[in-house]
Amino acid sequence: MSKREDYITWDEYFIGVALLSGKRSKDPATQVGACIVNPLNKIVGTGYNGLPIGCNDDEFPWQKKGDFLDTKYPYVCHAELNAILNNIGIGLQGCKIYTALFPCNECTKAIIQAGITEVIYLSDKHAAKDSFIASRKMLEKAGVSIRKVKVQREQVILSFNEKDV
Ligand SMILES: O=c1[nH]c(=O)n([C@H]2C[C@H](O)[C@@H](COP(=O)(O)O)O2)cc1CO
Ligand SMILES: [Zn+2]
Repeated sequence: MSKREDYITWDEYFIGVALLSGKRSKDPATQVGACIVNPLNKIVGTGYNGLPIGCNDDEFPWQKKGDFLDTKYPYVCHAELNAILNNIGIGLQGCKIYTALFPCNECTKAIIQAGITEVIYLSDKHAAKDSFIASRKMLEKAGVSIRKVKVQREQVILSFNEKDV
């Protein structure tokens, strides 16, 4: 018997882990996930957008509009920053980060300072906004490679039905 041919690629695997991590997010509008991978293709950190430890998901606001302090923006920790902070306790020099959304300027600073050398994203839908223009500028100056993830399929379906295993 010959080997299976429709197995997922490394890119599909790691962006898949990023997207699965995003499913943990409590943000009703936007769920973002990120996955950090070392040069040996081992996962060394994952994260999703959420409140800092100790800040109750039910007490803090999730709205986008209103007074700044009544919105989610001052409180939410972005997926990419969480993935960096949640790493398995190693230096991240030379690692790559897979992220559902192209990183904002704040996460970009953390990515660069952590020594991550490649950003692989699924969506760049905010590319025209200042924050993301700043991100690209910093990543390019810092020599961090940027590319859109390469996928060979539209979706991967997971079943939790034991009969499907
Ligand atoms: O890279 C990102 N990583 C990340 O975790 N986020 C989070 C912060 C917010 O919870 C949400 C974006 O808010 P909004 O729904 O206004 O688009 O996604 C947002 C970005 C922006 O690209
Ligand atoms: Zn960010």
